Amino acid sequence: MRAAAAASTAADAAAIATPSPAAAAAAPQPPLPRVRRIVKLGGAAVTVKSQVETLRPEVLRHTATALAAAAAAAEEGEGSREKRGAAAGEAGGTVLIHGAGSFGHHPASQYGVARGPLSDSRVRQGFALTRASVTRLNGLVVAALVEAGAPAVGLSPFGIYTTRDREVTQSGWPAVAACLSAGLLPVLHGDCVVDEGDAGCAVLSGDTLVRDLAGALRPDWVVFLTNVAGVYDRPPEEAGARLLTRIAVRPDGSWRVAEVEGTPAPAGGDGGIRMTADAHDVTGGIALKVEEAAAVARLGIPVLIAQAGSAEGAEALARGAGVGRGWRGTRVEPEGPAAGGSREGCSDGGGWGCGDGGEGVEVREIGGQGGLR
Ligand SMILES: Nc1ncnc2c1ncn2[C@@H]1O[C@H](COP(=O)(O)OP(=O)(O)OP(=O)(O)O)[C@@H](O)[C@H]1O
Ligand SMILES: C=C(C)CCOP(=O)(O)O
Repeated sequence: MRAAAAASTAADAAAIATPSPAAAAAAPQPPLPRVRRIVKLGGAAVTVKSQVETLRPEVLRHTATALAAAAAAAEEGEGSREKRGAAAGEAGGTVLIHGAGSFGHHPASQYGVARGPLSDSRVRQGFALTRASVTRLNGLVVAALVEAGAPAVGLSPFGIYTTRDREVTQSGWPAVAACLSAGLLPVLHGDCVVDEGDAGCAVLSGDTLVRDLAGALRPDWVVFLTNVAGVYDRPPEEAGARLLTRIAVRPDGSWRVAEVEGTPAPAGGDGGIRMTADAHDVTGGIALKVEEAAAVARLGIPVLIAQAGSAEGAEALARGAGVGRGWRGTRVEPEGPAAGGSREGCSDGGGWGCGDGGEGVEVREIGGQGGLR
């Protein structure tokens, strides 16, 4: 499905960077550490997206506390150290990526950083301003995690990622893996990077970084936290908006609505999903998130989209697909036997079907939706 992002952002949204399958293959191959969760903390959740560089400190504090606790929690069914319970200060195989929100989208939009070219001095100035802004937010996020007891370290995509014509040509996953192997919790962010094509620069969304890192590191689960409970059938502020509680991803990467507000979706009832993006958003808003979530789920990795600062968000961080029956958010899962049937991987709380209900629902074909790619 392609969503109708706000017209003012369509050009920027089309110009953002995407992962390339070749990128991970070309990178050096350090041993892969165990990765439990990759988390995207949305800029819309942690900042007031419409007000320049305005933080939501309470959401940041809540998320940092929940994430530090989840990272430090005992890992049932693993080695003896984990059975005793890991201590505060453990990274727990956790990678955090935060979005830019009102730290980054405003200068990137104002100076045309997503389109380039970097040879234009005004774009260069915007590139530098955007990086200054996103790294300020990164400092605040890292500080909140350290305060909460997590061994968090900031890691900017600029310098470890490159793109060509906005496709990732060099992935930064080896640097992320090295942090994890050292017992640290890497904190990346949406960023602008050097592009080897004509534009000279590209905006790399945190949502796209999630997809790239999930492909390389194969986490047990992925969580997207944002400022709303999940993906709705229309912008959530509109009257009658209904939460899409399950999205099924077909083997070809296309997706369809499988469940709405906990009820299997009626045949043909999913035709008019509408998504919009903030006027300053240069990466496409919720539509890109769904696209990247579907790409991750297609790999067989469970994806949950939930509200930051909520009990649902904290549960998703801690339990992955093992969230309880009453959990309210959007599950994005591969269609077919892997979606809901198997209890493989339940010992580590990660895979679909490990929860206390809801995962056995047969996903009904309701057809008709186009693919994302
Ligand atoms: N159909 C929809 N379902 C859910 N959210 C939607 C929909 N249409 C528009 N939105 C808006 O999308 C926003 C979330 O997407 P957005 O990309 O801004 O989140 P984010 O990842 O938290 O932010 P950032 O991109 O800055 O990291 C919400 O504020 C919501 O109002
Ligand atoms: C605006 C910049 C530089 C990054 C955007 O990242 P996102 O908020 O995760 O989409």
